[in-house]
Amino acid sequence: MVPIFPPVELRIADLSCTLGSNRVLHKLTLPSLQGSQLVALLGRNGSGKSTLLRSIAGLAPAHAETVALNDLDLLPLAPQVRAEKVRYLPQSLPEFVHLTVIEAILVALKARGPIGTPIAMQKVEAILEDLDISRLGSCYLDELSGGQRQLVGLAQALVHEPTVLLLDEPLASLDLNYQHHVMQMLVELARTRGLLIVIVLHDLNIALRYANLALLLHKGALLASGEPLAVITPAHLAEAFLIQARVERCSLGHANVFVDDLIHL
Ligand SMILES: Nc1ncnc2c1ncn2[C@@H]1O[C@H](COP(=O)(O)OP(=O)(O)OP(=O)(O)O)[C@@H](O)[C@H]1O
Repeated sequence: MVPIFPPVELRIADLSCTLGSNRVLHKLTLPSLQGSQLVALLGRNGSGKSTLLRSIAGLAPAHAETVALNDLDLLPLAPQVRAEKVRYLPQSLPEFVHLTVIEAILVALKARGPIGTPIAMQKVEAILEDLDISRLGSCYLDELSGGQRQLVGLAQALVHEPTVLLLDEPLASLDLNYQHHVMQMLVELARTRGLLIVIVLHDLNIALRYANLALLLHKGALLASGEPLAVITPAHLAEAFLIQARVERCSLGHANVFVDDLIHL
């Protein structure tokens, strides 16, 4: 049975962001994004994906007509208040922190407000188990691999129990097993907690397999949005990625992208 949650809707309209002399995003309007959805944010390097997520989280100097979560206007909120609703997990996490994994997640949890240690420990253990990293609990962060640190960063974001989770390439350093494990866990989290998850992905096959909705950015503008199969098409791949590609189903029915050649302009 699918649980029932209060509706979650994130609305973004006319969002622009200029960094230095680069006009990175210009009057970007997204379709309404809903709770329980896993939204894949796609596009070439430099197309503006991180800037969009950072703008939604209030971490980039964006101007917008609307950045709203349900009836709540996020634009005037102080960064800390906004971060409790909309949690951004950056692409790279700090390396030189001499805390154990459990301590680091406890710190993140206690930053939300007072919580008794036994309940806090239960929450930390549950998150570690969900992510299949319980064995790392007593390891120090500065002794972990890049992928293991990424999983701990994800755990730190999850303990905040945000309404919207913005994940910037969380699979980048993960092996194939963990990539699918994390995606299955995110799908389940979105479904069982009514979370809206927006995730930057470079692996289009992962997007085809797990996302409910895809947003394809190109040069700071939205080239396409909709069901992944309607967005990840040969025509869009040619325009956005300059590749000649096919999208075909394997014998198990999963859609996959096959790149035949590069397009040289
Ligand atoms: N601090 C900055 N000052 C000036 N330009 C910037 C700054 N940060 C990013 N940019 C530019 O903004 C554009 C978009 O960057 P962004 O990091 O949002 O892209 P992206 O799609 O996330 O790329 P990637 O897939 O490589 O992570 C790029 O052209 C980048 O050079």
